[in-house]
Amino acid sequence: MNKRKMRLVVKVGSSSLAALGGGCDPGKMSLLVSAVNQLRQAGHQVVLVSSGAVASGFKGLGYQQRPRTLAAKQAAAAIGQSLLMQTYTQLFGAHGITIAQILLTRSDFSHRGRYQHAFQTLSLLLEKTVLPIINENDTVSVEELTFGDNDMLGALVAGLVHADLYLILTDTDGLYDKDPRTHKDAVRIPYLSSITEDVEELAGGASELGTGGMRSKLIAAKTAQQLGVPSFIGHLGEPGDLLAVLAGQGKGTYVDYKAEKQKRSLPTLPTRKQWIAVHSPVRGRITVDGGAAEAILKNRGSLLVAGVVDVDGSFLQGEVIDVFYDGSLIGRGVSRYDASELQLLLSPHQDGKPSGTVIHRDQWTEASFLA
Ligand SMILES: Nc1ncnc2c1ncn2[C@@H]1O[C@H](COP(=O)(O)OP(=O)(O)O)[C@@H](O)[C@H]1O
Ligand SMILES: N[C@@H](CCC(=O)OP(=O)(O)O)C(=O)O
Repeated sequence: MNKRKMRLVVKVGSSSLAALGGGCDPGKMSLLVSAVNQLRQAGHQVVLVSSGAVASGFKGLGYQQRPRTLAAKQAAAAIGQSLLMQTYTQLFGAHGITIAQILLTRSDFSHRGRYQHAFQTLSLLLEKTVLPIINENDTVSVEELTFGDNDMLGALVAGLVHADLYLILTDTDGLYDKDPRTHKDAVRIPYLSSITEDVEELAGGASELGTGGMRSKLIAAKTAQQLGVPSFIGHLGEPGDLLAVLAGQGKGTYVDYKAEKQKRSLPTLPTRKQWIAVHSPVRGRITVDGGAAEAILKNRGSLLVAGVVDVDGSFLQGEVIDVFYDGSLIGRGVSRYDASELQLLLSPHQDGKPSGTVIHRDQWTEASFLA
């Protein structure tokens, strides 16, 4: 049995929280609450990423089924989110657990200041043993509702809090070689070392209540892995199932997680580097020569102005730029110069070799980590 105290992000989909005809399903939610309580009792820290706002709220708008228009989904989410939190408050309260609601959008991750605030808030809540419950801020997020991004939101949160494991709970016990709803002979895939394009091809569409289907879970697991977090995709049938997952006995699909090793193959990327790798808006690009590429890739140095051979875009000091060598992207980092300043330094009229650092090593992330 795995004894290590872990930090876990648990993402639960609409199908695992709402009744088929809409509204919260207290039975399904009680099961989740008991399972999370068991994890906490065993000493693990948990962040819950919960969908279900639209599915819980559409009945309140007078709809018989999940609405299709964006405005109706957003209005349904506004109703359902408060119902969800009311139910969670009661159910977790019965176990003496204080909960906190956090609503995020994708753009909160690309804004460095907001990203840092989210990190600080989550860190303090966890330190105080509060259970953070995160959902998209549906009223203002368009893409999330269209692309089923809560799976991705959970992956980004898992990276942000440096989770040891990302658990994606759904109505199906893992990835099958074809959609098990439509193929009786589908076979479950218990372990994947990585998510390749062939693996993505296996996944089909969403359930009646859900959004992204298995495909969005695989893409999310791939991003989590990039950030250094292994994943599990499966179904919650009994309260003890989540503890079984940690011990490597979960019924589902593990991605890059070996319980007996009790560790991931990659360390999580530092928060600052995650922001550069996955969330930052890229404002321009520079091309460097062989010496500069070797300095930053092999010798763990910084990137100096002297190695820059070309500048593209109109980025400002402090903005993120891509770095190319020999036609290939080698990494991304925060520029210490405006593009116009760099252009000037590289001009042939410049006396002597320019000096100075364009990208400091601490503000740099290699291409293998980029989304
Ligand atoms: N290859 C596959 N393996 C497993 N499930 C699949 C596969 N292809 C499609 N699915 C479907 O994905 C659905 C889960 O996705 P979704 O409805 O978005 O869930 P949630 O609401 O839990 O996020 C399942 O109901 C399942 O039928
Ligand atoms: N924010 C939306 C999430 C939509 C979504 O991603 O749903 P799911 O596929 O069930 O995880 C909601 O709460 O309904």
